[in-house]
Amino acid sequence: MKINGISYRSLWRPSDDDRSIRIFDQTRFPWNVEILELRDADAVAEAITTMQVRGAPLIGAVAAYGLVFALQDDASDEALDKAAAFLIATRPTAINLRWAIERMVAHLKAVPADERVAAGYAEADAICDEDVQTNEAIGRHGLELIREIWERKGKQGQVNLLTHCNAGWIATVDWGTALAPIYMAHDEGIPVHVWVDETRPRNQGSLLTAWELGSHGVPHTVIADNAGGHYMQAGRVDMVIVGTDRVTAQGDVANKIGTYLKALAAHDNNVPFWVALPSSTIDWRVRDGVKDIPIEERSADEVLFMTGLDSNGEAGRVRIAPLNSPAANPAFDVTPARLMTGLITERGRCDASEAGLQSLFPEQTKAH
Ligand SMILES: CSC[C@@H](O)[C@@H](O)C(=O)COP(=O)(O)O
Repeated sequence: MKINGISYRSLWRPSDDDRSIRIFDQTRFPWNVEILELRDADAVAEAITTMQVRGAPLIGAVAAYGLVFALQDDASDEALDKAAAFLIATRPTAINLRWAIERMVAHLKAVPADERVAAGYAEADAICDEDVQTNEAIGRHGLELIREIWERKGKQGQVNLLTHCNAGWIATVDWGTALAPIYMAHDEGIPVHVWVDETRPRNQGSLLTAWELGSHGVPHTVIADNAGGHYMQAGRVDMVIVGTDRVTAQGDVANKIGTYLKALAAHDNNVPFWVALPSSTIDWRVRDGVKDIPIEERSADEVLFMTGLDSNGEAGRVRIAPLNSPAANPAFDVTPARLMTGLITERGRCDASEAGLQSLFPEQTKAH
């Protein structure tokens, strides 16, 4: 996607023989567009933990390069296993991280140690390219839903979508998951308007999604997280579409904290609630999301402080709770499959259920 007319991926290698990657420092958006160079596994781990890179698919892709960096000094099986465990531990909920690392390890263990660095770069590059193709396919399948709504409305007015957090191009290598259909609908001339939330605790909606949509010219309105249910009751949301960090074999979905409440409100108001995901986000090993998905607990400071621009246009943060008040900060919640209309994957749409997922991914049924 583009920033000021220039096309970027959210992760790239300057050249095929460069032993580093470039990312945007996402903690600096939207006030600054800063590119960071990462060239060792520690820097990659730090970037993931501090959320300079974030979004489930992007975390996986960046971690894949982190593993290659770790092998540059020692490419033995032991070093590979140690680096894999180190990188997987950086964030617990997004399963794409483990998926990418396990894919890399399986690939590299089949290669002699002295060829592992070159093979690792090639495999990490492939993960990135596949992510772009996957998200484009998700976009096309999700676009059909938006077209159907537009036609049902007699091509009058606009299609109002609500998204929570950021599942756009900066959360993936390109296109995004939940935002890919929205970009495609906008580009083909369907008048879409997006209600943007996750306006607490990290404000990923207002800081990241609003910036992304605005950069692409997509009409949008930032709302307080608490306003979503109200707009659904008022008939002003045609569809909710969100991304996810982990989907279980029975279709439960972990996503940014607050997604569950949006799903409850959508269910109560008969508003379609769709989740867009690459198959790398499905954790075939677990079924009950509420019981089995680990929920990342992040720093209380993310709740106690807010960042933004002050009246002089300087970026900074302010405390918004009494000095002695503690805070709790679960970063994700789980939406049970029963509350969803369905899932949008690179292979098409399905019910959020075991049968639905199996119909699209029959080979996984045999494997697990
Ligand atoms: C395509 S990104 C899907 C999810 O990763 C996204 O919705 C989300 O919850 C991001 O969480 P984050 O904590 O910003 O990494």
